[in-house]
Amino acid sequence: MTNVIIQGGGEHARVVLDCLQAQGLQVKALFDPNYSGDLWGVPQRGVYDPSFMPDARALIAIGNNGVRKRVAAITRHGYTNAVHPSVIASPRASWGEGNMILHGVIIQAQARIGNHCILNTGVRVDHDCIIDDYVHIAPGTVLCGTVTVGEGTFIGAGAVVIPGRKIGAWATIGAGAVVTRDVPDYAVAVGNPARVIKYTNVA
Ligand SMILES: CC(=O)SCCNC(=O)CCNC(=O)[C@H](O)C(C)(C)COP(=O)(O)OP(=O)(O)OC[C@H]1O[C@@H](n2cnc3c(N)ncnc32)[C@H](O)[C@@H]1OP(=O)(O)O
Repeated sequence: MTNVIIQGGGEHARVVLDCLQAQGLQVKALFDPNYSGDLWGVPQRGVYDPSFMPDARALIAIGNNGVRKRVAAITRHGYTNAVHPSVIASPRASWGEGNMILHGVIIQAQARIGNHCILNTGVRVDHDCIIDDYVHIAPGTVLCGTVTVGEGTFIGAGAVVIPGRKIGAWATIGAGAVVTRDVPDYAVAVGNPARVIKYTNVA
Protein backbone atom coordinates (compact mmCIF):
# COMPACT_ATOMS: atom_id res chain seq x y z
CA MET A 1 0.00 0.00 0.00
CA THR A 2 1.44 3.37 -1.03
CA ASN A 3 1.65 5.97 1.73
CA VAL A 4 1.22 9.54 0.53
CA ILE A 5 1.93 12.96 2.00
CA ILE A 6 0.52 16.24 0.72
CA GLN A 7 2.37 19.53 0.55
CA GLY A 8 -0.35 22.17 0.99
CA GLY A 9 -3.39 22.41 3.20
CA GLY A 10 -5.75 24.83 1.46
CA GLU A 11 -8.78 24.40 -0.77
CA HIS A 12 -6.95 22.63 -3.57
CA ALA A 13 -5.26 20.27 -1.10
CA ARG A 14 -8.67 19.24 0.17
CA VAL A 15 -9.81 18.32 -3.34
CA VAL A 16 -6.59 16.34 -3.86
CA LEU A 17 -7.06 14.56 -0.53
CA ASP A 18 -10.60 13.65 -1.61
CA CYS A 19 -9.16 12.29 -4.87
CA LEU A 20 -6.41 10.25 -3.16
CA GLN A 21 -8.84 8.77 -0.64
CA ALA A 22 -11.16 7.81 -3.51
CA GLN A 23 -8.17 5.95 -5.01
CA GLY A 24 -7.84 4.06 -1.72
CA LEU A 25 -4.40 5.50 -0.99
CA GLN A 26 -3.23 6.04 2.59
CA VAL A 27 -2.65 9.75 3.11
CA LYS A 28 -0.48 10.14 6.22
CA ALA A 29 -0.01 13.90 6.57
CA LEU A 30 -0.63 17.33 5.09
CA PHE A 31 2.19 19.86 5.45
CA ASP A 32 1.30 23.54 5.43
CA PRO A 33 2.46 26.11 8.00
CA ASN A 34 -1.00 27.71 7.91
CA TYR A 35 -2.96 24.66 9.03
CA SER A 36 -3.03 22.35 12.04
CA GLY A 37 -5.42 19.78 13.48
CA ASP A 38 -7.07 17.03 11.49
CA LEU A 39 -8.63 16.99 8.01
CA TRP A 40 -10.84 14.00 7.21
CA GLY A 41 -8.79 11.78 9.47
CA VAL A 42 -5.41 13.05 8.25
CA PRO A 43 -3.12 15.05 10.60
CA GLN A 44 -2.05 18.50 9.41
CA ARG A 45 1.55 18.78 10.54
CA GLY A 46 2.58 22.36 9.79
CA VAL A 47 6.02 22.95 8.28
CA TYR A 48 7.26 20.26 5.87
CA ASP A 49 9.48 17.65 7.48
CA PRO A 50 11.68 15.85 4.92
CA SER A 51 12.42 13.08 7.44
CA PHE A 52 8.73 12.18 7.91
CA MET A 53 8.08 8.70 6.40
CA PRO A 54 10.87 9.07 3.81
CA ASP A 55 9.46 6.24 1.70
CA ALA A 56 6.08 7.97 1.37
CA ARG A 57 5.22 9.57 -1.97
CA ALA A 58 4.40 13.26 -2.14
CA LEU A 59 2.00 15.50 -4.03
CA ILE A 60 2.29 19.27 -4.06
CA ALA A 61 -1.37 20.23 -3.82
CA ILE A 62 -0.98 23.98 -4.29
CA GLY A 63 -3.02 25.63 -7.04
CA ASN A 64 -0.59 28.47 -7.80
CA ASN A 65 1.87 27.23 -10.42
CA GLY A 66 4.84 29.34 -9.34
CA VAL A 67 4.43 28.40 -5.68
CA ARG A 68 4.04 24.74 -6.64
CA LYS A 69 7.33 24.89 -8.53
CA ARG A 70 9.13 26.54 -5.61
CA VAL A 71 7.80 23.97 -3.14
CA ALA A 72 8.87 21.15 -5.48
CA ALA A 73 12.43 22.49 -5.29
CA ILE A 74 12.52 21.88 -1.52
CA THR A 75 10.56 18.62 -1.37
CA ARG A 76 12.76 15.59 -0.74
CA HIS A 77 10.17 12.82 -1.05
CA GLY A 78 9.54 11.04 -4.33
CA TYR A 79 6.25 11.73 -6.06
CA THR A 80 3.08 9.93 -7.00
CA ASN A 81 0.09 11.01 -9.11
CA ALA A 82 -3.47 11.62 -7.99
CA VAL A 83 -5.79 10.17 -10.62
CA HIS A 84 -9.45 10.06 -9.63
CA PRO A 85 -11.25 6.77 -10.41
CA SER A 86 -13.68 8.69 -12.66
CA VAL A 87 -10.87 9.77 -15.04
CA ILE A 88 -11.10 8.42 -18.58
CA ALA A 89 -7.62 8.25 -20.06
CA SER A 90 -6.53 6.58 -23.27
CA PRO A 91 -3.87 3.91 -22.70
CA ARG A 92 -1.95 5.86 -25.34
CA ALA A 93 -1.89 9.00 -23.20
CA SER A 94 1.00 9.54 -20.79
CA TRP A 95 2.00 11.71 -17.86
CA GLY A 96 4.94 12.12 -15.51
CA GLU A 97 4.79 12.47 -11.74
CA GLY A 98 3.27 14.77 -9.18
CA ASN A 99 0.18 15.36 -11.31
CA MET A 100 -3.36 15.88 -10.01
CA ILE A 101 -5.84 14.55 -12.53
CA LEU A 102 -9.13 15.21 -10.84
CA HIS A 103 -12.72 14.12 -10.97
CA GLY A 104 -14.21 13.57 -14.43
CA VAL A 105 -11.14 14.44 -16.53
CA ILE A 106 -10.88 12.94 -20.02
CA ILE A 107 -7.47 12.52 -21.71
CA GLN A 108 -7.33 11.33 -25.29
CA ALA A 109 -4.84 9.23 -27.26
CA GLN A 110 -1.24 10.38 -27.47
CA ALA A 111 -1.74 13.36 -25.17
CA ARG A 112 1.46 13.94 -23.17
CA ILE A 113 1.45 15.65 -19.79
CA GLY A 114 4.58 16.59 -17.84
CA ASN A 115 5.05 16.79 -14.09
CA HIS A 116 3.22 18.60 -11.28
CA CYS A 117 0.28 19.59 -13.45
CA ILE A 118 -3.30 20.08 -12.31
CA LEU A 119 -6.06 18.93 -14.62
CA ASN A 120 -8.97 20.18 -12.58
CA THR A 121 -12.54 18.92 -12.46
CA GLY A 122 -13.98 17.87 -15.81
CA VAL A 123 -11.07 19.08 -17.99
CA ARG A 124 -10.82 17.53 -21.45
CA VAL A 125 -7.43 17.16 -23.08
CA ASP A 126 -7.84 15.81 -26.58
CA HIS A 127 -5.51 13.80 -28.80
CA ASP A 128 -1.85 14.74 -29.24
CA CYS A 129 -1.90 17.68 -26.84
CA ILE A 130 1.43 18.38 -25.12
CA ILE A 131 1.32 19.96 -21.67
CA ASP A 132 4.57 21.02 -19.98
CA ASP A 133 5.32 20.98 -16.23
CA TYR A 134 3.49 23.05 -13.57
CA VAL A 135 0.46 23.80 -15.75
CA HIS A 136 -2.94 24.28 -14.09
CA ILE A 137 -6.03 23.82 -16.24
CA ALA A 138 -9.13 24.95 -14.35
CA PRO A 139 -12.50 23.16 -14.28
CA GLY A 140 -14.38 22.47 -17.48
CA THR A 141 -11.72 23.64 -19.94
CA VAL A 142 -11.41 21.94 -23.31
CA LEU A 143 -8.12 21.59 -25.15
CA CYS A 144 -8.89 20.40 -28.67
CA GLY A 145 -6.41 18.15 -30.47
CA THR A 146 -2.70 18.97 -30.88
CA VAL A 147 -2.71 21.97 -28.54
CA THR A 148 0.57 22.69 -26.72
CA VAL A 149 0.82 24.45 -23.36
CA GLY A 150 4.12 25.75 -21.97
CA GLU A 151 5.48 25.44 -18.45
CA GLY A 152 3.61 27.14 -15.64
CA THR A 153 0.64 28.35 -17.67
CA PHE A 154 -2.77 28.78 -16.01
CA ILE A 155 -5.92 28.28 -18.09
CA GLY A 156 -9.09 29.57 -16.42
CA ALA A 157 -12.34 27.70 -16.01
CA GLY A 158 -14.41 26.87 -19.06
CA ALA A 159 -11.87 28.00 -21.65
CA VAL A 160 -11.68 26.42 -25.09
CA VAL A 161 -8.48 26.17 -27.12
CA ILE A 162 -9.06 25.29 -30.76
CA PRO A 163 -6.93 22.62 -32.47
CA GLY A 164 -3.23 23.12 -32.93
CA ARG A 165 -2.81 26.36 -31.00
CA LYS A 166 0.33 26.94 -28.94
CA ILE A 167 0.12 28.63 -25.57
CA GLY A 168 3.50 29.73 -24.24
CA ALA A 169 5.08 29.42 -20.79
CA TRP A 170 3.72 31.15 -17.67
CA ALA A 171 0.79 32.56 -19.62
CA THR A 172 -2.69 33.14 -18.19
CA ILE A 173 -5.89 32.43 -20.08
CA GLY A 174 -9.07 33.97 -18.64
CA ALA A 175 -12.10 32.01 -17.62
CA GLY A 176 -14.37 31.36 -20.59
CA ALA A 177 -11.79 32.42 -23.19
CA VAL A 178 -11.81 30.96 -26.67
CA VAL A 179 -8.21 30.74 -27.83
CA THR A 180 -8.10 30.99 -31.61
CA ARG A 181 -4.51 32.22 -32.02
CA ASP A 182 -1.20 31.28 -30.43
CA VAL A 183 -0.54 32.98 -27.07
CA PRO A 184 3.02 34.13 -26.20
CA ASP A 185 4.96 33.45 -23.00
CA TYR A 186 3.78 35.48 -19.98
CA ALA A 187 0.74 36.87 -21.83
CA VAL A 188 -2.66 37.29 -20.18
CA ALA A 189 -5.36 36.60 -22.78
CA VAL A 190 -9.11 36.90 -22.22
CA GLY A 191 -12.38 36.84 -24.13
CA ASN A 192 -13.83 35.31 -27.28
CA PRO A 193 -11.77 35.40 -29.38
CA ALA A 194 -9.02 35.66 -26.77
CA ARG A 195 -6.92 38.83 -26.95
CA VAL A 196 -3.74 39.57 -25.03
CA ILE A 197 -4.48 42.36 -22.53
CA LYS A 198 -1.13 42.45 -20.71
CA TYR A 199 2.01 40.55 -19.77
CA THR A 200 3.02 39.35 -16.33
CA ASN A 201 6.00 37.75 -14.69
CA VAL A 202 4.28 35.09 -12.64
CA ALA A 203 6.96 32.39 -12.50
C1 LIG B 1 -11.63 24.85 -8.66
C2 LIG B 1 -11.22 26.29 -9.05
O1 LIG B 1 -11.88 27.20 -8.69
S1 LIG B 1 -9.80 26.48 -9.94
C3 LIG B 1 -9.64 28.24 -10.22
C4 LIG B 1 -10.43 28.70 -11.44
N1 LIG B 1 -10.23 30.15 -11.57
C5 LIG B 1 -10.46 30.82 -12.71
O2 LIG B 1 -10.89 30.26 -13.70
C6 LIG B 1 -10.15 32.30 -12.66
C7 LIG B 1 -9.68 32.80 -14.02
N2 LIG B 1 -9.25 34.17 -13.87
C8 LIG B 1 -9.62 35.17 -14.71
O3 LIG B 1 -10.37 34.96 -15.66
C9 LIG B 1 -9.04 36.54 -14.37
O4 LIG B 1 -10.03 37.50 -14.60
C10 LIG B 1 -7.74 36.84 -15.15
C11 LIG B 1 -6.63 36.00 -14.47
C12 LIG B 1 -7.83 36.50 -16.61
C13 LIG B 1 -7.39 38.32 -15.10
O5 LIG B 1 -7.28 38.74 -13.78
P1 LIG B 1 -6.66 40.20 -13.49
O6 LIG B 1 -5.23 40.25 -13.98
O7 LIG B 1 -6.88 40.48 -12.02
O8 LIG B 1 -7.45 41.17 -14.43
P2 LIG B 1 -8.60 42.22 -14.09
O9 LIG B 1 -9.65 41.60 -13.20
O10 LIG B 1 -7.93 43.47 -13.63
O11 LIG B 1 -9.26 42.46 -15.51
C14 LIG B 1 -8.60 43.15 -16.53
C15 LIG B 1 -9.60 43.35 -17.67
O12 LIG B 1 -9.88 42.09 -18.27
C16 LIG B 1 -11.27 41.77 -18.17
N3 LIG B 1 -11.37 40.34 -17.85
C17 LIG B 1 -10.84 39.73 -16.78
N4 LIG B 1 -11.09 38.42 -16.83
C18 LIG B 1 -11.80 38.20 -17.94
C19 LIG B 1 -12.35 37.04 -18.51
N5 LIG B 1 -12.20 35.84 -17.94
N6 LIG B 1 -13.03 37.17 -19.68
C20 LIG B 1 -13.18 38.41 -20.26
N7 LIG B 1 -12.68 39.54 -19.75
C21 LIG B 1 -11.99 39.44 -18.60
C22 LIG B 1 -11.79 42.64 -17.04
O13 LIG B 1 -13.17 42.90 -17.19
C23 LIG B 1 -10.95 43.89 -17.23
O14 LIG B 1 -11.47 44.63 -18.29
P3 LIG B 1 -11.48 46.26 -18.25
O15 LIG B 1 -10.03 46.67 -18.19
O16 LIG B 1 -12.16 46.63 -19.53
O17 LIG B 1 -12.22 46.63 -17.03
